Amino acid sequence: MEKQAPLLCSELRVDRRLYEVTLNSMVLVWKDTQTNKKHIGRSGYAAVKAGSHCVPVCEIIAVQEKEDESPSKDNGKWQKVPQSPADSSQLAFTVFYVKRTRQHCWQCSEVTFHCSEHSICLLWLQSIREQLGLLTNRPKSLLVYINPYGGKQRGKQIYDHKVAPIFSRASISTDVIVTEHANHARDHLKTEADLKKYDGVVCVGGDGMFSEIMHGLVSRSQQDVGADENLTEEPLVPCKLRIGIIPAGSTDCICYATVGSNDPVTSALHIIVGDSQPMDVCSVHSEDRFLRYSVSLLGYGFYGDVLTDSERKRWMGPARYDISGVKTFLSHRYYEGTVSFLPAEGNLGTPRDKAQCRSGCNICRHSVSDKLLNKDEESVSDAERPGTWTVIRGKFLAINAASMSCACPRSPKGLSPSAHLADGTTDLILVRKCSRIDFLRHLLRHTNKSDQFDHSFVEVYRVKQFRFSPRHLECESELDLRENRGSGKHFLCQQRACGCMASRSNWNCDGEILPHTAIQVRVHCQLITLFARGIEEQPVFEDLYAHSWLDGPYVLSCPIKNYSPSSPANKKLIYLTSLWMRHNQFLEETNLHLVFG
Ligand SMILES: Nc1ncnc2c1ncn2[C@@H]1O[C@H](COP(=O)(O)OP(=O)(O)OP(=O)(O)O)[C@@H](O)[C@H]1O
Repeated sequence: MEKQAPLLCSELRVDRRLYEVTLNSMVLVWKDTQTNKKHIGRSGYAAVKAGSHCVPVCEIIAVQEKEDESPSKDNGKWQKVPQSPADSSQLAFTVFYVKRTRQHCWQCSEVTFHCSEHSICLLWLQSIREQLGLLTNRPKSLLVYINPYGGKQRGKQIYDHKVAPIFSRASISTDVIVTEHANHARDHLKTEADLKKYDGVVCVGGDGMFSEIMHGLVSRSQQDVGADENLTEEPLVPCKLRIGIIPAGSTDCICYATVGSNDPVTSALHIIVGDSQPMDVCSVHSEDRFLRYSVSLLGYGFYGDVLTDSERKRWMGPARYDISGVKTFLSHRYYEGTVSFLPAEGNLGTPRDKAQCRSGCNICRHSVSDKLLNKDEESVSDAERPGTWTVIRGKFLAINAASMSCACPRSPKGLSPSAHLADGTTDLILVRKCSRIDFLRHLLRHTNKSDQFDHSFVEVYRVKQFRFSPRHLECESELDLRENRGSGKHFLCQQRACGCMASRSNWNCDGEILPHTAIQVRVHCQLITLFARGIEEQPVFEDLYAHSWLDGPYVLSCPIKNYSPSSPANKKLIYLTSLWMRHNQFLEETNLHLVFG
């Protein structure tokens, strides 16, 4: 392994202390020279932890020259009056960078380095800017949509005060549109927006606003290539532009699941550093007509009823979800119907394994290569794949399809803790008719550590496509057949010999009510990409971040045969591997070795 030569190395002052500052193409490191001397002879870890800082170049936001107001210069003595502006300034430069805080939150931190000479200062500015210029994944121009009425109606304020200043620091140009009505952003994206001008689209709002933007962008991408969204078998074209979410809604599940927090500054920083997180999108059709796209939850029965009831109580604000939840639980309605699905094949894990989708997820990474291999297969119609569908008939309290964990602050594990963001599947959860107390036990498991699928009345499958047909429609079609044969009148469902429940639920499609009960759902692998990197394994990162990446070597061994994703050593390995994938030779450059044994 070759250790990378530093591009620059100088002794610079930060406040009153002298630091050895080193830049290579991967990291900027500054080590307190005094601390290092003091700790000579002690363990490397203590010395490094006490006085060293390391920032990956890809997490530097910007670098700016700064008037040198160093305290040591202001010593009360007479000083030479500067002859030119260059003499008085540019003896210091400030680096703005990502700093991790608690709960996956990021901050924009800064450090100012004071140089002894103007030429050294210029050299540092130029070198860091050159390295930043090589990062081609960063957006330069963004189209921003703000929903001024989302959540607590603070979208505009959040953008103006927290986000716009850091975008401008990172030299990102923006066109901002404050929406005037529902679907304004969707329709603008679909028909008017000159998308060639931008490197990404930013949504300031909640999940409903994100859904608008996603619909606009996906539909526009299909229109541009002449793909027909109404055809269920049509392979959809992935969107070229990435979407950034600045959370400002009452529900920010998508942001929470892809970044790990709902903090606007954290999301803005993920956009600036140009992170990419691909995401699956489900298309929902009814009778061969396109209805909607979904990225998180499709729920019939319990979650459909909660949403339907809560929509009538909008005036209550966010409390409506709790009230409707309790009311729906007490009503304990079940629905009859037939679910058929196409199970996922290959190494895509199962909904009950413990492999959670995290930054650099292996399962999602493999799915994209499988997708490329099976490109032709995607266009094969269901009819041409006989015998692969599984059919289940029954009475269900809830039918849920979770395309991501659906974790949120209320339910930290989510509806399907091991669901993946970008593996081309959705986790189909069937909760059969059971007693109220059993259903309550199942619901409570969304909030604790127990396995929520470990009940006899709950079944869960990882699927690529599914269909649902409610019993009342099946009865109607049976009846239609009889009527067509001239048998007579139209009866109400309750009066039928079949005795099935006439009641029907609605589908909850990412928080929107769908007016159709019989639907066909198909997962489109990695159809969109967000400015995010998935949830990082944080404790490991903090641990490693305290080390200087230029020191080492650090050796990490992992007995692959006894691999268990939850063990601390293996979490570290997963994390490092994801970093390595993201920054190519980052680990190699920094002399950090992975030993597989
Ligand atoms: N200017 C506007 N006026 C009214 N509605 C708007 C406007 N802009 C966007 N919307 C709609 O507001 C809905 C809710 O927005 P958003 O998701 O940002 O907030 P929210 O508080 O999280 O809402 P919800 O919890 O209902 O999803 C979206 O479905 C969006 O279509």
